[in-house]
Amino acid sequence: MEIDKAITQSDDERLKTKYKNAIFVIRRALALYSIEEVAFSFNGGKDSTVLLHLLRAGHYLHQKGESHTNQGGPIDHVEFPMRTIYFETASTFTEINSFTYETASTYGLQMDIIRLDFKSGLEALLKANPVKAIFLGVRIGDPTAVGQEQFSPSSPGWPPFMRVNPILDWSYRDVWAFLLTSKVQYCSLYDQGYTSIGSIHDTVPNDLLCTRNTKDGKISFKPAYLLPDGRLERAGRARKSSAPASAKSTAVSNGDAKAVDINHNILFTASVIAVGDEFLSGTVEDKLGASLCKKLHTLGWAVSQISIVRNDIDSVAEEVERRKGTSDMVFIYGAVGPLHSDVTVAGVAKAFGVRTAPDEEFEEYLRHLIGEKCSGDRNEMAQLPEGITELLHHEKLLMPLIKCLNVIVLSATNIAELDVQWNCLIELKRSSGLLVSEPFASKRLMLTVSDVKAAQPLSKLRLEFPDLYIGCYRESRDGPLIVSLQGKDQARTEAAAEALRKKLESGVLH
Ligand SMILES: Cc1cc2nc3c(=O)[nH]c(=O)nc-3n(C[C@H](O)[C@H](O)[C@H](O)COP(=O)(O)O)c2cc1C
Ligand SMILES: Nc1ncnc2c1ncn2[C@@H]1O[C@H](COP(=O)(O)OP(=O)(O)OP(=O)(O)O)[C@@H](O)[C@H]1O
Ligand SMILES: [Mg+2]
Repeated sequence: MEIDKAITQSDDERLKTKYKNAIFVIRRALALYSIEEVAFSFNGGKDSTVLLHLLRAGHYLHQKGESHTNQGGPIDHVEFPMRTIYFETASTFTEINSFTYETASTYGLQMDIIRLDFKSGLEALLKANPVKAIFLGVRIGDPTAVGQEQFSPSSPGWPPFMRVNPILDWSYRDVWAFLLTSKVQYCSLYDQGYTSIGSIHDTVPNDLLCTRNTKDGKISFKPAYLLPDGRLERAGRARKSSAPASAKSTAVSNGDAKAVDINHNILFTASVIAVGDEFLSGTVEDKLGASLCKKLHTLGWAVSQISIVRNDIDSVAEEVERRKGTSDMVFIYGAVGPLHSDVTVAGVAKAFGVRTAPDEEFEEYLRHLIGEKCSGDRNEMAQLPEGITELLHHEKLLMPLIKCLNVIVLSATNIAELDVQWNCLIELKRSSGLLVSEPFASKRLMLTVSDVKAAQPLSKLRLEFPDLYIGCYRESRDGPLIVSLQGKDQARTEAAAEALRKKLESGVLH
């Protein structure tokens, strides 16, 4: 079976693990339901294309397994007899429509074309057929995935069936790793900058893949698999009617409006959370927080919050929950390990509303590091948040770093270890999500005036330069007032410095 061969022979260990787990879910469903009782919801999108090939492989392996036990010999080829449902609407892209029909013909899919809304269509389907379970290409980052598991009954008010989501825990990167490794056809729109496809009314190519030809100035879009940050796959959704593709702002997957400059640099924000009673009692000074702020600032990221919480699952969960929604990225450190006080990973899981479960890949690393004492059930360290965890590997790291959607768990305990982990994250920018943004242009000015005298000119400056961050501090009560101007445009910080000079008496600003 070509898909099974391509993936199992690849050297992408992460992809192999994802594939193995998805096949397990499919085979489990095929053991629970007869082939007449299952259906595959296919719409020509990238996720459902992945699912199609997983189902073909899963069905083949299931049949092969059965034929070994039941008939005593392997079978080389099996048809794919699963009922396939496609909800076709007038607002479907023609490319999606033709790809869906062509794929159905290539793989001999028995397609039911439904021209009703999802709910009515499913009611009609279930009335006419004994369908009990439907396979969907829903992934954890999709808005519709909230609260779903790999097997989730349909919602209250919907006709009764089991939703089976074999690729629920797959990331955007996993989807493309699968499609490219198995070399299967996918809809041509993904080669034209579309990264997630809805209707023709709400979908445009993703701005983050836009490039301008330096010779003729023409704009074009790179293929979807080159999107550096999978969290932004829906940035091309829900914008068509309101703004053109080259608009200055776009939406990220969490629905926030994000500022984007002319070079398509998003202004990223981060939060930093330290976990440790020892920081709160003053026994130990937290040095990592300050270092992280400096590192993030150098990358052009704005740090919106740094907090310290107790070694307590609920304290961690509350803080992560608050920060993950308001920041592009959350960095958390401290309390990582097997001790009773090491609550960070469990707190992150609780913040996302998922349980922790043994992670085979992580366990393998632990086994190499601490030997056979590390067994799945006993080792708390191998229990990671289920369905949302991505392991970030780097040759310089003894253990991969844990990333749960937009939360990165750092295991560093001192600055030297932090430096190593940080450099790895930067090198892994695609998967870590730690993208380099336009650097900040900063200017520090010294004012030898009282705060009272500086207050009015600085207030005026703030109104004239709302795009800059204007901060003031003193290193001593008698010393100068230090004004810090920061923005993404060097010329603007220079102009603000000049404007402030003009507002003050001569000789006051240095
Ligand atoms: C086969 C199938 C089953 C679905 N079951 C449910 C369900 O149980 N509950 C629900 O709220 N939505 C259900 N939906 C609707 C989806 O959650 C979602 O609204 C739809 O896929 C549109 O996604 P989009 O807005 O990203 O295009 C189902 C859709 C399909 C195709
Ligand atoms: N019109 C449809 N007909 C049949 N199934 C659908 C339809 N729309 C959505 N689905 C099901 O819901 C899943 C999730 O849809 P979603 O749009 O998130 O993914 P996709 O279309 O496969 O990929 P993309 O994110 O690139 O659009 C699909 O994989 C498919 O199983
Ligand atoms: Mg889609």
